[in-house]
Amino acid sequence: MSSLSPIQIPSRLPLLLTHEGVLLPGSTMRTSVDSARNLQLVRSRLLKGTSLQSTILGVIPNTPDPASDAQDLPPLHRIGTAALAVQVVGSNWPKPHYTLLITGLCRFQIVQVIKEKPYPVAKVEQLDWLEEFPNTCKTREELGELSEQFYKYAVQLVEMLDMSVPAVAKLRRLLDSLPREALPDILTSIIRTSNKEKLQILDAVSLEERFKMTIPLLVRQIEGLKLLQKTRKHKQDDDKRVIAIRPIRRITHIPGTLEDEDEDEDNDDIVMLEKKIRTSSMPDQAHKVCVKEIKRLKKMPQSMPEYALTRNYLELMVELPWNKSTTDRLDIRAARILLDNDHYAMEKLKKRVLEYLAVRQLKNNLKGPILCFVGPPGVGKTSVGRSVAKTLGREFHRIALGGVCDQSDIRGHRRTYVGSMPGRIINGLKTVGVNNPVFLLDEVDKLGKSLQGDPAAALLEVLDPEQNHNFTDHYLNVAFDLSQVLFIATANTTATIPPALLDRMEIIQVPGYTQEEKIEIAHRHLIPKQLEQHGLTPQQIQIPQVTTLDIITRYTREAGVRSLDRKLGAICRAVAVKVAEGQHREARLDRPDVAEGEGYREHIVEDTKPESISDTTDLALPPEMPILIDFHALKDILGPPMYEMEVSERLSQPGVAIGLAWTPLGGEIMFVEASRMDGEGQLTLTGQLGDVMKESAHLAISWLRSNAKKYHLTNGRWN
Ligand SMILES: Nc1ncnc2c1ncn2[C@@H]1O[C@H](COP(=O)(O)OP(=O)(O)OP(=O)(O)O)[C@@H](O)[C@H]1O
Repeated sequence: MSSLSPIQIPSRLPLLLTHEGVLLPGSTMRTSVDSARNLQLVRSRLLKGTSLQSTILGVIPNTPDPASDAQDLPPLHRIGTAALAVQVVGSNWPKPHYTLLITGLCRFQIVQVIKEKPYPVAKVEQLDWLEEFPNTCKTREELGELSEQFYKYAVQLVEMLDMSVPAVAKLRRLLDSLPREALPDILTSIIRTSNKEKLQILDAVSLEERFKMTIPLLVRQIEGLKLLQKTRKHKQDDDKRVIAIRPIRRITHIPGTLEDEDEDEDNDDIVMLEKKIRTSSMPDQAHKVCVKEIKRLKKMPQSMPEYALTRNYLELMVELPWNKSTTDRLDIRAARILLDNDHYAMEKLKKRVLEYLAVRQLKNNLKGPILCFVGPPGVGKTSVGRSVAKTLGREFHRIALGGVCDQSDIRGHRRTYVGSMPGRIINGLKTVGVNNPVFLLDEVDKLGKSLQGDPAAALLEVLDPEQNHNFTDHYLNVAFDLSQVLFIATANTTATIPPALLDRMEIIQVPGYTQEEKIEIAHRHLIPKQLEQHGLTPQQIQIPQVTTLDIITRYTREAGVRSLDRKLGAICRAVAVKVAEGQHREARLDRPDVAEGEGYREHIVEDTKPESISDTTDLALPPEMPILIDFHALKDILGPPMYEMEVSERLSQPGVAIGLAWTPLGGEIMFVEASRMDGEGQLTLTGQLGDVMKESAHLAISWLRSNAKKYHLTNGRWN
């Protein structure tokens, strides 16, 4: 009998906590790593380490690792298996995780846990040395007998299997070439055993105990096999393969075999998945693909990386809402009321949306057009999209396209990629669970382009009503009908939207708001919303219209109302502090031990200045409700005004004219100032002007020169 060269493991090992499966020395296992501590271990030891030693881990079985590393380390199983990480595969789907291929080296025992974070490291004592039988005569003899008996059963079992299967033939050869003391571990991991049994074998540190415990497992397997062969005699030889080494998932219950709970669960999952595929209402083409994939999955050993990929794929396929939709409740009058309630002004936009909805009411399967709301930020494009979904009674999903520069973001990755995922459209459908949601494609003007393809081109297929009933995501590789989805796009400008994409959409301009409109929006929508978010009531805070106007003109400069909303939020926060402080003080003052009698109260009343929001002295009384936000309070909370109305001041100087400018963020006014000075008669332009502006300036001076006589401008002045 040959002996393996003894393995010496490091005295300190990083610990990988596993819950599924038990790794025995001499066997190989795939394990999924997704908890915070285990992920850290893989990243810092396996992916960064370069030495062989850095790939040796201590695998602790039967120890669920808490999902977050903030939680304490669970009680660790005493005995573990030192393992060599042979392969690391990373994936992002359905969540970031690694799959490790690990080979067991030998048993070890934890002596002391040295550190717990970011991953546990322990001082360990090696238990297996893979040496030959101990030398004491009695044990040697006893063990010799035991090992003979064990070997006999092992050979009997292997010979009952189909020797034409290469793995079986290899196992037969291994039985002869491996040292006997390594066989109990290896055979236990190969034959059908439960995790509990494997754990018992792992805990059996003495060789004698290990042989004794493994023999009944072999006998059980042999009996089970005999029975199976008897009952399946009529079937083809092929069935032998079924029970062959490990494709256990397909085997029906083997009498006499203790069913492993985990494997049963797995088995159940596959059966469930198959059932779901059978009962799902997916189209024929998709159904065929799923049936083919589930057949492959059943034949696949669970340890193959492709197993997880195929399973995820099938799970997505059954989850997708191929035929599930919500019923539209379309009532144009209700829709009008709802839109009016949610949004002030925006008449043009609301009119067009209502027209669109009206046509849908009359013709249910309306093909296109795709609406695209274009306007400056914060004018309510996104929230109108949300209201449309609400009026239709449909699910709403927002897809942010800003900065997307990879076409696989839209169309998914092919499944051959590691970490492949479906695109955002399919993902969105999975999230909403129906095939007729409202998809808001936010910021279509901010799509990028890169070496990974042009996402705008991928969107063309999605948005074209003639093509999108056959949309094929690379990950799914079968067509999904998007024709029921209502797409609404938003953009700040049409200038950067690719023409082909622009052509497929109906542009609706959403202009910025006037001051009056902003005041109305603030009082009807923004202030009530902010009060609710901050737990305030109108009895506690009062913001008059002049204050809102002050905020609009002196603290914000925008076409929409987003900054206004933020400023109102800041005011509510400050008032919330005052109200909370007030309640606290009221409670304190009511307590006789704190408010040393009436005199104390009177004293404060005398000293208190008229109510101001900035008053933070500890002695102040609770502010009187409602707290009025006047200009002083505004200054206290928001600081000094950021913008001044400078028009009249600047226009009073001769030589200053007002120009109008347009930007995607809204209109701007600018001052053009001309001043005369001594010199060579040259025109000096400042302010980083564009060509058109420069030309205008030259034009102006040329005009002056050509009309100098008419206006009595003497030559001397111009030269
Ligand atoms: N007319 C309006 N009536 C009521 N609330 C409005 C109105 N316009 C904008 N709002 C509010 O302003 C906030 C910002 O709106 P929203 O996020 O929809 O802007 P947007 O135009 O989509 O901006 P962006 O282009 O930056 O995405 C929301 O809270 C929205 O409810």
